[in-house]
Amino acid sequence: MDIKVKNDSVIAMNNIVMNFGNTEALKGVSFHIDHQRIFGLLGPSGAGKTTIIKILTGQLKPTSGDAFVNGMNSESLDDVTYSTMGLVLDTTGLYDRLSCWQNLSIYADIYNVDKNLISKALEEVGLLEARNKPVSKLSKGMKQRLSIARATLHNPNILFLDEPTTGLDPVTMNQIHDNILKLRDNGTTIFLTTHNMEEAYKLCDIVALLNEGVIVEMDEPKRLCRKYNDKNEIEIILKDGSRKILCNSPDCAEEIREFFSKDEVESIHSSEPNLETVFIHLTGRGLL
Ligand SMILES: Nc1ncnc2c1ncn2[C@@H]1O[C@H](COP(=O)(O)OP(=O)(O)OP(=O)(O)O)[C@@H](O)[C@H]1O
Repeated sequence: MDIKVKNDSVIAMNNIVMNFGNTEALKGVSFHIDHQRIFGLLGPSGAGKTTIIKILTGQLKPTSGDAFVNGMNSESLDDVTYSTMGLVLDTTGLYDRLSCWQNLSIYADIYNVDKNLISKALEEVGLLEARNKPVSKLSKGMKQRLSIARATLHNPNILFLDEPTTGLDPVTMNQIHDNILKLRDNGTTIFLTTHNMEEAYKLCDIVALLNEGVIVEMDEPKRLCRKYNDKNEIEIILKDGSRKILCNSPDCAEEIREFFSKDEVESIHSSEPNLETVFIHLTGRGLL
């Protein structure tokens, strides 16, 4: 894919190659992310998602290519740039025996954050009532929400989330989705990795589909699905429960109008592919 890279973006990667011995984990990855966007990196296990996060956060030096975070090269991030970043990676790194409040208090000390902001941070992720509970007594979803509170306590303008909802139940997942959307609306740029295509479709302003170290597509989720909608069909569910598939063209307009005029239509929508089917179309494999 030909992806134009702007180095004045909040995050940018320019032709990044990453080799681990004989394993080519990333084979020339380029993208950029503008301010206040949720960017979703979608790919199956082993595609290279975590490697990209590690390069952007300065934990790994790429074999070749450049990566930039808030205008700084990721190989020489300074403390000021680190203080503009929040990280929620696979290991939570929370102190089990300390309470939610105490965990954030330690972080507030490190980042020189006013401790009066801790309660607000806990409230935003729905953990104010649990503030005195030790982390060991929290559910997995609560721990994940505490990790988000901790990662955003110092008000970073970029938040990295590596598979933040893996293994969570749908209710907890939705709570975390709400937290992520609120953070974006308040001005944070979010870099999210996931293999959950519904999550990516719901949350992301832009998704990049990563397969075996290559970005095979990148666009707004809706546009991607529309782009690969080669069937161009309309699905109509009638009030009697039956389902009609009609072509999405003037040829079928009269038939569709007739269903409406007889008040038979329960619902109507275009049968676009989802991100999973787009991924399969492009790579011949699924996301799991
Ligand atoms: N430190 C390492 N040493 C050797 N190979 C590595 C190392 N880190 C990653 N790899 C390899 O690089 C490739 C990409 O791994 P990566 O962890 O980035 O994938 P991922 O998309 O994050 O997968 P998952 O969804 O399972 O976390 C894989 O083939 C992996 O085995």
